[in-house]
Amino acid sequence: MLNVKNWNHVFKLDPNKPLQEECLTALCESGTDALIIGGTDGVTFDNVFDLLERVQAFNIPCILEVSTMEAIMPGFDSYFIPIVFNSMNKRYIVDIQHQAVKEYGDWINWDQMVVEGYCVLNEQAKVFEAAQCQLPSKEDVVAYAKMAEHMFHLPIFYLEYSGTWGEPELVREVAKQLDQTTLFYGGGIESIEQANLMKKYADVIVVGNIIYKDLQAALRTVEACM
Ligand SMILES: CC(C)=CCC/C(C)=C/CC/C(C)=C/CC/C(C)=C/CC/C(C)=C/CC/C(C)=C/CC/C(C)=C/COP(=O)(O)OP(=O)(O)O
Ligand SMILES: O=P(O)(O)OC[C@@H](O)CO
Ligand SMILES: [Mg+2]
Repeated sequence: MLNVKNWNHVFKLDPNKPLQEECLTALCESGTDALIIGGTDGVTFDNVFDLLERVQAFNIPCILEVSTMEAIMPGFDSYFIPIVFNSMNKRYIVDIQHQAVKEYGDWINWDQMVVEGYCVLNEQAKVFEAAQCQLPSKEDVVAYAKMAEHMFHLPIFYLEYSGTWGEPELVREVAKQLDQTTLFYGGGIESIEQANLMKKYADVIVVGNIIYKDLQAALRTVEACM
């Protein structure tokens, strides 16, 4: 079973975006703790399977962050299952997950399942619209964090600013609430300085979009966490 408590840095690969072989090699050999495969739109069985096959050539944990039923497949080291705390629609909190357990229940190795309590904080992010989120106040976010830790005993609480830089002060406040639950921060990390700053508070930083804009800058964020 993967232990996210030991992680500092992960890359998130979007199966809907092309990635040259030498770029994938550099990411896999960068020293990052794991690769998460996931995205909000354009995630298909074929593009997820393609990335999985390519990553399997490397000695790095590879996790599927499940966002659609159509791209669920065996072969990953672990599966991250989002529940979106600040969704207005219970479909993204319990219903889709319920449907998946009904469908795959007999095949699920529960030791591989890791539930992520998501809080989506960028109104412009695709996931914000897709999961019908509402923007929480700081007090709301802190309360979600307390629920993740004390009520649901979730392994991960994820502050998701996908595509934009977040608020370090809020990350700091949330970090204070969490002991057993691991805090993931993702959003807009493009430099060593940004990686360092968020890593001061978050247990794990997630680096996504910059991979596709400036690979060398993405790779430097790993060094910041070593
Ligand atoms: C043998 C076998 C088949 C084994 C498999 C076992 C298995 C995995 C069973 C399934 C178990 C289960 C309970 C699955 C849940 C299924 C599911 C579809 C859940 C829905 C999750 C959910 C609420 C998704 C909403 C969207 C979300 C939170 C997505 C996360 C990804 C994300 C935030 C990406 C970031 O955005 P991005 O796309 O990068 O944005 P840009 O493109 O703008 O950059
Ligand atoms: O793509 P960025 O903005 O780096 O965010 C990373 C990750 O949190 C997206 O789910
Ligand atoms: Mg992305």
